[in-house]
Amino acid sequence: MLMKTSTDTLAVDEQVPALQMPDAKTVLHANKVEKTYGNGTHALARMSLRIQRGDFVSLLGPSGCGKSTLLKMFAGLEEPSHGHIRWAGADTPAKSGLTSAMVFQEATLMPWATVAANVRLPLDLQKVPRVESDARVGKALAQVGLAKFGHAYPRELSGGMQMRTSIARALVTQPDVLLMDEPFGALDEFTRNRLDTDLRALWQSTGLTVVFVTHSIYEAVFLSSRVVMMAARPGRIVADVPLEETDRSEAYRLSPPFSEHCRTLSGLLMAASDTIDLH
Ligand SMILES: Nc1ncnc2c1ncn2[C@@H]1O[C@H](COP(=O)(O)OP(=O)(O)OP(=O)(O)O)[C@@H](O)[C@H]1O
Repeated sequence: MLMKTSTDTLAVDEQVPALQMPDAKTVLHANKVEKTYGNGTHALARMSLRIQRGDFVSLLGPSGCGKSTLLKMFAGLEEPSHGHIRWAGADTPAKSGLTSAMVFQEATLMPWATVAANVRLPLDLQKVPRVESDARVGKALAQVGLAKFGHAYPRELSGGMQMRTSIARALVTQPDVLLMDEPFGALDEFTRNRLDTDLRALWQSTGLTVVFVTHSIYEAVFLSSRVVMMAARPGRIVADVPLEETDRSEAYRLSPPFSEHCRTLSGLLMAASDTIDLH
């Protein structure tokens, strides 16, 4: 199996001249970023990571290793303390022309509004004309399997359906990059597997770039084209594992390559967790 350690990643990046043109495939580039929060927490040590167009990258690692911090920096919601994030080579998302949308663990739907109205919210805020927004809402609901539920209210939906609504609300903005922070972490295993299957199919049919934070090795191995393993205190990348199998049907979950990847990542996660300094 091909595997790159953090040392390799840094070594490659150190060789990149400061003004070199970005390669066309890189959509997100964390270039020697470091993050220390205002209270002094050193969340991320200097680290570099490139996400290529069409990647499905999972960030996996023990609690507190900085997965969400990195995701928020990709979303432009947190500034690095050192280094910089580049979006398709530009220093702001706006200049890059790239759009991203974020999905969180909580669906955070407006309880008083229908599913369709919830999904339409970002378009209403952008003042998109109703004829266009209705069409886009219809398409987004169909993409997540909720075509018939536009008139329902959140309280009438299961947890999985509420999360599908939240994903539709992200898709309706037609993002290039979908940033997902443990979106299925609160769901039961069966529902989570269904959503994983549907998300993988959605990714394959749309060519979206996805950055996905999870604690689940099984979920990361099922979904991803690449798993980035992080360790904590301070947060850093310890391995970068490509997963090349293209068949991610239910049979994949029972296949030898799936077990092999899970075993490898489990060993890496244990090693990453061992590095936590409890003093
Ligand atoms: N706004 C903040 N202010 C201060 N410290 C923060 C802030 N956000 C996160 N941290 C700290 O930074 C470190 C990394 O947090 P982060 O949430 O990025 O990790 P994580 O890997 O996503 O964790 P988890 O898996 O538990 O969600 C943790 O020690 C956390 O307590």
